[in-house]
Amino acid sequence: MKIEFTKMHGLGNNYIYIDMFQETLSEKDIPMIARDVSDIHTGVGSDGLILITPSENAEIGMRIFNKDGSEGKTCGNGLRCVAKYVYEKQFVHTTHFTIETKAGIVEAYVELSDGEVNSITVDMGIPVLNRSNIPMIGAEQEKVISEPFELGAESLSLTAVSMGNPHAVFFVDDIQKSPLYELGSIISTDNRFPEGVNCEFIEVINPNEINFRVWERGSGVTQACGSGACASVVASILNGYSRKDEEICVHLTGGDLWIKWASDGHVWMRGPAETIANGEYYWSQH
Ligand SMILES: N[C@H](CCC[C@H](N)C(=O)O)C(=O)O
Repeated sequence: MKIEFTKMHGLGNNYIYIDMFQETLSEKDIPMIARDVSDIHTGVGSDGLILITPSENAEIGMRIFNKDGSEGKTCGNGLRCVAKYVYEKQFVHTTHFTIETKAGIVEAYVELSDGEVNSITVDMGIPVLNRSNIPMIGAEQEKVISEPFELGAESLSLTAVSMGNPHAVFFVDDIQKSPLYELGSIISTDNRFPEGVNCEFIEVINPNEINFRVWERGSGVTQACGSGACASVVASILNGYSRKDEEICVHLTGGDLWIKWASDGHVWMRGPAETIANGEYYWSQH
């Protein structure tokens, strides 16, 4: 089965994008296609699969599948790449439009320089902080802000934020010494998170600058995570390190994102999106 695809990345967080206005995939095959196409050895190689779809509630729809075939609900880097794709393909005719994800509808704003897409700003919506809606087991309406999180011999301090997808944020003194590789996978599948969790370690350099590393649910270590960067800025503000209504620069492995948690509750993310390649992927059911 031949599938046309475009490979794109946001700060190195790369996905295989399939235009579902042109392609037809069987719903039951999609998780396996995500696993297969993401494989660096036998597939194209990526952090996962993103489908660009029609939507009845917004101009465009987006679905994200992780490297392991699990479906996420939103994807910040993916949203910027989808916005670039649909603007350049003229699916939309303005620089401001809506994109529907499983986490809800977001507003995207394409910024041009000399007629080319230079950066994209996305209103990522309002973060969810109640434990039960992260989701995380425990008391219903409580927030999880710098809560002791025991993990074997480790005693961590957890702040949990959902951007429509779950994030466990931990503060470290030195990002180079974060236990990302030792603990990321364990935390991401800890049974205190019934749906798993994206796990971020952050070092607050100053109120307007954060170093960031991520172990993504379903994909492992990635170069960047847009929704994770948003969750990290929310966590920094909740813990009194940063302030609302200020643009905060998040230094991810793959580059910088600019994030603002506005006093109206909405979180804004601004950053780049790049097209790597177009191609044909030959997939066979197995
Ligand atoms: N890389 C994405 C997040 C993917 C989230 C996915 N790993 C999940 O299961 O929630 C981003 O830029 O926001």
